[in-house]
This record gives sequence, C-alpha cells and structure tokens, in this order.
Amino acid sequence: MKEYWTALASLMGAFAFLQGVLHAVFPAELRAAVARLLGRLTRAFSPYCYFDVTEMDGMSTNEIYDAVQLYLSSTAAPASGARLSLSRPLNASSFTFGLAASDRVLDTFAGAAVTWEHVVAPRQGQGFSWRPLPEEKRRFTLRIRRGDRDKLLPAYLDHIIAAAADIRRRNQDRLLYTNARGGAMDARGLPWDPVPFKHPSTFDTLAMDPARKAAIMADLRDFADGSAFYERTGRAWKRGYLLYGPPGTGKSSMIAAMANFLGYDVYDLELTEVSSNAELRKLLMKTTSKSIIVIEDIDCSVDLTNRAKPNPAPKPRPSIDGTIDQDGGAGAARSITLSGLLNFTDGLWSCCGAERIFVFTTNHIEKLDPALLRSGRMDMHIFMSFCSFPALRILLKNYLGFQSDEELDRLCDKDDGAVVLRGLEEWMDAAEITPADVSEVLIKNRRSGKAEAMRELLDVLKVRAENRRRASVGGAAAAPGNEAGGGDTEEEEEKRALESPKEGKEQAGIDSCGDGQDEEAEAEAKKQL
Ligand SMILES: Nc1ncnc2c1ncn2[C@@H]1O[C@H](COP(=O)(O)OP(=O)(O)OP(=O)(O)O)[C@@H](O)[C@H]1O
Ligand SMILES: [Mg+2]
Repeated sequence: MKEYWTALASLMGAFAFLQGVLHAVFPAELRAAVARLLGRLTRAFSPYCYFDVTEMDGMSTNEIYDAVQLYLSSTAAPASGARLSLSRPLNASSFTFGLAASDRVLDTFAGAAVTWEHVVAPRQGQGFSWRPLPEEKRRFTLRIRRGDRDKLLPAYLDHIIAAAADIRRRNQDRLLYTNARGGAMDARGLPWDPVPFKHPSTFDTLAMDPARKAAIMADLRDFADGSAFYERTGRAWKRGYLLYGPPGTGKSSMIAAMANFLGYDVYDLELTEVSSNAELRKLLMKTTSKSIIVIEDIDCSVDLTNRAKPNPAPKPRPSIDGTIDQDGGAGAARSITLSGLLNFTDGLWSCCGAERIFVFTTNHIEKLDPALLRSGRMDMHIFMSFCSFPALRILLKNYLGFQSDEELDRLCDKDDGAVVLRGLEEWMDAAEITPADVSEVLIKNRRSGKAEAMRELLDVLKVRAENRRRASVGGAAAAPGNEAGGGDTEEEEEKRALESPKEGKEQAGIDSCGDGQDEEAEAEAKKQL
C-alpha cells in the first residue's frame, strides 16, 4: 500500500513538473492563442452555432437576459423536466419560474429545435466599479443548428421579447388612468392619474347571452393576436366598440371584463374635463399601447350632434401654474367638437402607438351622430340588453354559488324547483329587468338559501311584469308615447345624481331601476344586432 502512495505522489510530482516546464516554455499569450485556435477549429466543424446572452451588458443589466428568463419560465419549462427557480417580483401578483443554474431546456420555433443553457460561474477579480456587480456571472447560451440560423434570427429573439413583455404585463396589476385633473400635468409631465385597477368583473361573471359573449371574446382575441393582420391590410392596429343599452345592463362591467381578459390598462377619459381638441390629442398621445380608452356616457359628455359646432366653454379652472383660466371669449373656440373626437379615434393621431381599443358607452344610441357610428370608427356595436334567461342562469350560478349548470338543474328537480325555474324563464322577458336589479334581489336573499332566493326573484319578476303591463295599458290610454319620454328624464336625473361624485359610478347601475326605457331606441338597438 505504501508503495502505491509513493508511486502516485511521484506521478503527481511529474505532472506538476511538466506543467511548470510547459508554462515556462510557452508564455501565457501563446497558450491562450492555442486555446482560441482549438475553440475556433471545434466551432468550425460543429453543426451548431452558439449565442451568449449575458446578464450584464457592460455596467448595465441586459434586457434580453431578463426577457429570455421570463420567456423560458413560461414556455419550455414545464414539459422539459428542467429544474426551476421560483420568484415573485415586487408588486407582481403572480409567481414566475426561472431556469436554475447550469440547466438546459429545449424549445422550438418555426419548426426548428433550439437549446438554451443557463450558465452560472463565480465572478473573478471584481476590480473597481462604481456599481456593485453581482458575485456570479450569469448567461444564457442559445444553441441552434447552423442551417436554422437565418430562419430563426432575429425573428426568434423578437418573439421572445414580445412574449416576455406579455408575461410581464399579465403578472403586473392593471392600472386605471383618469384625466380628472383637467389639462394639468403632473411632475413628470403626464396628464393621466393612475390608480390600481382591481375590478373583479370577468367574462365568467358577466351575464349575457353565451353565444354573443363568445363572439366578443373571439373578436378581442383576434384583435390582440392580429399584429400581422393589421400590418398586412394596412389598417391601424386599433378597434372601436360601442356599448349601448339601459343603465345597469353591464356596460361598465363589460369594459372591466375586457381589460381583465386582455391584460390591458384602462384610460377613463372624462370628456367634460377636456377643454380643446388639442388637449384631447395630447391626452391620446400620452396613452400607452395595449390599453383600452373609455369614454362613458358619450351622449351626456358633450354635444356631439354637429360636427362643426364647438361646445360651450368648460367652466374656469386652475391651470398648471395655479392661475384661474378666465378665457371667456376665446373659450368657445377652444372647446372640443365632434370632429375633434372623430380625429381622436380615427385620424392620423390615433395611430401613434398601437394595439389600442376605444370603447364608448351610451344609454341613448339614437342621440349619437351617425358619423360616430359608421363602421371602421366603432367596429362593433354591442347592445347590452335586459337580463335574458341564459344570462340569468349565469347570475344564479355566480350569486347563489351553484358550481355548474348541472347542479342548478339538480336543485330544480327537487320540490317545486322545476316550477320556479320554468317560471323564471317564462316571466323574464315580460319583466324587462336589468342584470343589476336581478343581482340586487339575489344579494338580498342569498342567505335564505338558493331555492328561496329564486322564489323571491320569481315574485319580483311577476310584480314587475304586471306593473309594466298596467303602465303600458294606462300610458297608451292617457297619452301614447309620453311614458317613454317621461321615464327617460327621471332616469337621467337619477343616474346623474348617482354618478356624482364619480366614485359612485359603479353603484349607479345597482341603484337605478332603469324601468323607463325609450322604446324606439331599443327597437333600433335590436335592429342593429
Ligand atoms: N351583464 C351583467 N352581468 C353581471 N353583472 C351585471 C351585469 N350588468 C350589471 N351587473 C351588475 O350591476 C352593476 C352595475 O352594472 P354596470 O355598472 O356594469 O352597468 P352599466 O350598464 O354600465 O350602467 P350605466 O349605464 O348606468 O353606466 C355591476 O356592478 C354588476 O354587479
Ligand atoms: Mg356604466
């Protein structure tokens, strides 16, 4: 045994001696050159090419490294069995998975397979730096076949950056911007005030006819995925939706559902706070892409029936420097016009920035100028109607806690359940009740049990249907057509009272009963669909 150790020690000594001789004979430069040459030779005969994406680009962080990390965490990882690191960035609402050190992952793009390796090595000789550098050097190495190089680059990298931006946006919470400060700018020169947007409305909670809901979701999905389509057809990448219908039918809820579905921020544009077309344009230019720009109750905001006519000047208000703008004479010329609004949605300015959705809402589509309604400007007109029976089923499930349609039907098999459900179906249309009013009844009665809450709702429907029948008979005898007009005025007043101050807005639909509908408007609306 002793001989063995002696032999090993002398062998190691010989190696050390040889190494010393090599070091002494060949200077470091020569050795490095040989290593480089060998590396080049290997690469020249390798069927692959390699690209390093380092974490640090000089002194600054490399954005592509972050993008690759996010991208790999979402796409290639789960199936590959790779080891993942788990993190949750500050202010983000969800977790992200990253590739752990020295792990590999496979990915495919445009039919070509690629390999990513995450290489982590300790940083040697920190040296002097104004900014502390990470203790480890990290990089992703992309390996692709030589033949695929032209096909993959730079398209694959563009794809990764776009996908990472998308993941980042989805992980972050939405923002709701308002222009309640009028034209005044904040310290960073922005006219919009952001607040976190946590509206719980989604397409799952939205009560409307399932087929129409699916059509709207498909349209939104096509829009969001339509970059190539819009480029090919030479159209600006934007889309307009006009949501119209009685109060409390879910127009605002639909906007929130759209934002949550697409992961877009929302700009709530208060037109009455905008003093001129130029200011409107400035507001538009300060919106980001992937956003929904909303003008609620467009018929109430400004007089939009005459393209050329300016609106009355807005009331004097403090300007940026704190002085009061008393510009009475020139005020009229400075106020916004219909053509200003049309330019906002459709003119050349509307194309600065991409992937933007405009949503206008109104209770009175008949009050809008046809110019605002023509296709291309408002691409989709969506009538938010009274609660239909299929929409009611969604509300019953959500508010009373039915897990599925089957559970709802099962409950209705018991006792008089089937009779109640059939009754609801029968009386629904005659009662002309909004989803907001249905939800109110369900909220009030939800503690009495599912069956009882449904019975209560049926009673409410019957009473409303009977009232409507009586009103229409009485109204027709007294003064035909008067009912609708009178109802409208009351309804408008009630709505305005509820919507001021602005925070009460969501409440408006719940509180307003919305009984006095303009029959003509509704007939017109139904025609449009
Ligand atoms: N289609 C719907 N699906 C689910 N909930 C709805 C629907 N419509 C209304 N609601 C409920 O009623 C409330 C008010 O609805 P919402 O504000 O969306 O109505 P609106 O059509 O925008 O009314 P308004 O014309 O007064 O602005 C919502 O918070 C929601 O709880
Ligand atoms: Mg609304």
